[in-house]
Amino acid sequence: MMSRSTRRRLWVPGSVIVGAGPSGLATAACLKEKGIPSLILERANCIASLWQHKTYDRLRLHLPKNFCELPLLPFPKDFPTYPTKQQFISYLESYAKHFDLEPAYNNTVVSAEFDEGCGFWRVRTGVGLKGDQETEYVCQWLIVATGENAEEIVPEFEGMDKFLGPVVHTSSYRRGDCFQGKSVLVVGCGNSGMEVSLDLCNHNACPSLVVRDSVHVLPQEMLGRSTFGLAMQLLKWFPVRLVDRFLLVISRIMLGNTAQLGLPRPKIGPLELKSITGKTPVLDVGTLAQIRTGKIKVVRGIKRLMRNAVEFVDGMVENFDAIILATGYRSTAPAWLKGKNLSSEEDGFPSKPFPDGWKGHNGLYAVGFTKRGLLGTSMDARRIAEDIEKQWKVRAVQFQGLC
Ligand SMILES: Cc1cc2nc3c(=O)[nH]c(=O)nc-3n(C[C@H](O)[C@H](O)[C@H](O)COP(=O)(O)OP(=O)(O)OC[C@H]3O[C@@H](n4cnc5c(N)ncnc54)[C@H](O)[C@@H]3O)c2cc1C
Ligand SMILES: NC(=O)C1=CN([C@@H]2O[C@H](COP(=O)(O)OP(=O)(O)OC[C@H]3O[C@@H](n4cnc5c(N)ncnc54)[C@H](OP(=O)(O)O)[C@@H]3O)[C@@H](O)[C@H]2O)C=CC1
Ligand SMILES: O=C(O)C(=O)Cc1c[nH]c2ccccc12
Repeated sequence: MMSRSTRRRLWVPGSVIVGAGPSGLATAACLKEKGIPSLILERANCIASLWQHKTYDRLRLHLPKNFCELPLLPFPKDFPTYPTKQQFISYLESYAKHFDLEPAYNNTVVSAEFDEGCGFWRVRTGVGLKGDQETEYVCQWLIVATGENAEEIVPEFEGMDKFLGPVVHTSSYRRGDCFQGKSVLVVGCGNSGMEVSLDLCNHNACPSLVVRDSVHVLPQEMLGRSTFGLAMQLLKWFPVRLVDRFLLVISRIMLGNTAQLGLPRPKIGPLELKSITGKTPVLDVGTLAQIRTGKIKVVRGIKRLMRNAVEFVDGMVENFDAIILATGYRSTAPAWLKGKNLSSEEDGFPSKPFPDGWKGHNGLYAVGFTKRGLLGTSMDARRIAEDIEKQWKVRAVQFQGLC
């Protein structure tokens, strides 16, 4: 271990932001607009590493662009309603450039702790890939922007070590060309599992999709509008259960009975379930049609893996060449954020319900942990900057008083 004496200590005026994804960039921009400096620490070597390094090629935003733009800078006018991954990344790059944001890359935060003695945060980074020096940053405000998708969830299955083919998470999947003609088991039926199954199908692979329980599939658009936009509009006037009932009636007319395809719906409606558990409904971009044609097969939960086959809970056994885990992600903040400043739970999500989760204790903030995608990010970023501005102004007055 590196001795304490070799660790640099740096004072950061303003705030330290951990993570240079959309949430970290949006908050830094909102602060900058108010004249408040910040330092962004990013473990990867680029901004938006989730989008640049961990997503498949065919990805597009699945909500219309007006729900996904960050504060203060709209998307370019010529972007389509559902921008591609590349367009979204280029928007984020120009966003960083516009606000002159220069994150400190290859800096993984390994611990952050509030020092009661001095009243500041101590934020430590580990030794970087290039053997960079360990550093302790000392600051008044700490903004956690490491995301809900910081780490892949990789489930354990009986016999996992026996399966001979590749087993990869969707974060490593780019496109289906290398799976042409192969039988591929996609585990998990969230938006990733659904879209990767469709991509495999389009590359002439034979995907099977594991649906172990239930899932809400909604059309991406209904009545000539985006389902999400329509839902947001209706929620202004009607209670969530009524809006859910409406969405389910239209979905039934447009998609038929999904349970007959092996995709039973949860008892709770899609928007209510999203707000209680964070589970995002699937917005169908063509997968259902391929399930209907039989090109994508729906299978039950996994019982165990064998050398080149999988046994399912209903007793069926089938051969597979590869397995893709579309089993989602988790936050890693609980591993490095010491104390119970933000959440009382182990999942690292704010304990205060939406929309109040952005503010913790002792100058701690969280952005992008609303389970409401980029819309939640924008709301958090604005609120955090307004809150810090108030304290910043008080400090400026105190400073003037001293002079
Ligand atoms: C495939 C996919 C598609 C999506 N599509 C949409 C969509 O269409 N619309 C929508 O609203 N949402 C979508 N989302 C949700 C997604 O969470 C947001 O789009 C967005 O990326 C969240 O931004 P973020 O900055 O909070 O987190 P991230 O984008 O995950 O950024 C967090 C950053 O923090 C860094 N980091 C993590 N830990 C540390 C550490 N210890 N030290 C330093 N840096 C660290 C990471 O490297 C990363 O760069 C999608 C998610 C996925 C996985
Ligand atoms: N185009 C877009 O904009 C896209 C957006 N996204 C977003 O990215 C985020 C992450 O999505 P995603 O990667 O799909 O993750 P999710 O967490 O949404 O879905 C994970 C899925 O894996 C299943 N699962 C987990 N463990 C197991 C297991 N052991 N056996 C069988 N099934 C299992 C879950 O089932 P269960 O429900 O039973 O737990 C669930 O269906 C979401 O917010 C999503 O909306 C993702 C892809 C595309
Ligand atoms: O893509 C995501 O994961 C999102 O969280 C976006 C989102 C927020 N609320 C929703 C409700 C229905 C579908 C998508 C979302």
